[in-house]
Amino acid sequence: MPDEFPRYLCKEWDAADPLAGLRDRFVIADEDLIYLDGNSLGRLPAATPGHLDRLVRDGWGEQLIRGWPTWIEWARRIGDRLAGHALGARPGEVAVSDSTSVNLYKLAAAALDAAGDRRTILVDAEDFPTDRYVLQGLAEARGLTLRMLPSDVDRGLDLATLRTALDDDVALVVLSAVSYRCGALLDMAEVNAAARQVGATVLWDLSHAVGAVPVELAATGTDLAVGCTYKYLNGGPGAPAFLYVRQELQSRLRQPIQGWFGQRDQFLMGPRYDPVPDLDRFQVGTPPILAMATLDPALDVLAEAGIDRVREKGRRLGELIVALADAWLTPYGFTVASPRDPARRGGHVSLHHPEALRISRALAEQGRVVGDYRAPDRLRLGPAPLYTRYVDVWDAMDRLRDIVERGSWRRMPGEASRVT
Ligand SMILES: Cc1ncc(COP(=O)(O)O)c(C=O)c1O
Ligand SMILES: Nc1c(O)cccc1C(=O)C[C@H](N)C(=O)O
Repeated sequence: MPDEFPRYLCKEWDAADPLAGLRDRFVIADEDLIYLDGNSLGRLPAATPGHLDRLVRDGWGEQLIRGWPTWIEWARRIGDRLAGHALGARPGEVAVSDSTSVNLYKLAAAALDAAGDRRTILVDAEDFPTDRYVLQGLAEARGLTLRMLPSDVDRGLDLATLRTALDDDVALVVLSAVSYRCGALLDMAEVNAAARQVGATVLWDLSHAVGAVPVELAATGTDLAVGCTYKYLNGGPGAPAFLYVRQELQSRLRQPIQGWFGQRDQFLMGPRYDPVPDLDRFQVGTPPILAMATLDPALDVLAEAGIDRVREKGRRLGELIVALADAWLTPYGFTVASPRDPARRGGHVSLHHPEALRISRALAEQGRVVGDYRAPDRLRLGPAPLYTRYVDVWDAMDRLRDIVERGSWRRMPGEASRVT
């Protein structure tokens, strides 16, 4: 990338971008607002309101209970779509259900039950809080050891650290394929192989990977995974999560929440829990059909784009952020707090600055750029390739440069708020 970055270059890249036309498939309510938070909550696909309206009126309104024979298949049907378009998994291996936290609990507990007398759980010490909290609870309840693997906040977990920690007492390893904070992308095949050598199971959190990078669950030999659908998959706030269980393991794993949606002959209402031998045993109760329905129009856009093209554009958007940060922001105390090698980074880039909280507030209020502040001192930028233009990244970085040049962030409050 050249030393100087004229804006027109980004305009040229946008003109040649094979995904450029897909921006119109999203609601852009405010053209002046630059949204770089697609890795926290994706934008609204333009087809979603109509789709939901039809479901509410024709489905719920007219069909009433007669809709259930169709809806009851959706956890699996939409799971299969997700498996095919974004996860490299086989039909029957992915279901949409519950939240990521709940799915993580279900699959972690199932894996621990199957792990015999192994007593150690490994987790990245810098992993997303819910993952660490769920595992803390499981470890305490079962008298197991939870080992927090030291990890570089800016570079992610070093595989050598994991390898050193792996031994024949390890039951379960929980890792994020893309770190929520710095965006480090792990080599899933390598991790799976290393864990398999000592007989440990790996449970992946794919929340920041799915829809941003091609995830190949079958090809990487993955056993278990969970993830969100409201980030790069654009399912909307609180859209249900997904879970993946490799087909060969499904009948052997027992999930801890014995709900009737996992039950064989569910509507016979039998006296005792007797789970089906397939993926459905990992379902619990009535799925949130309205919230799940958003995934159909959202996946239509992703399918049209193709995950490889999304990844390629995401890689270039990330490189642009890094290059502009180096060129424009270094003099003002910023450093890149993500892996520099694009092959080792997912879809977002973090920047370190001691005043990141006040700067991110100024960026939103004065610059009209929505990114994320992540405690204690990171500004996280997640340019979702389906609707973010190269010129958006250029403009966002330009507005950020202006704010730090003028020092106008000093007017912003520095205390934390409830949601940041
Ligand atoms: C890695 C990761 N896991 C889990 C979650 C959230 O899980 P839940 O949808 O259960 O709140 C997030 C984001 O909120 C996340 O970034
Ligand atoms: N799930 C969220 C929420 O309910 C409120 C605010 C933010 C979120 C997020 O998704 C945060 C996101 N997972 C992160 O990586 O920071």
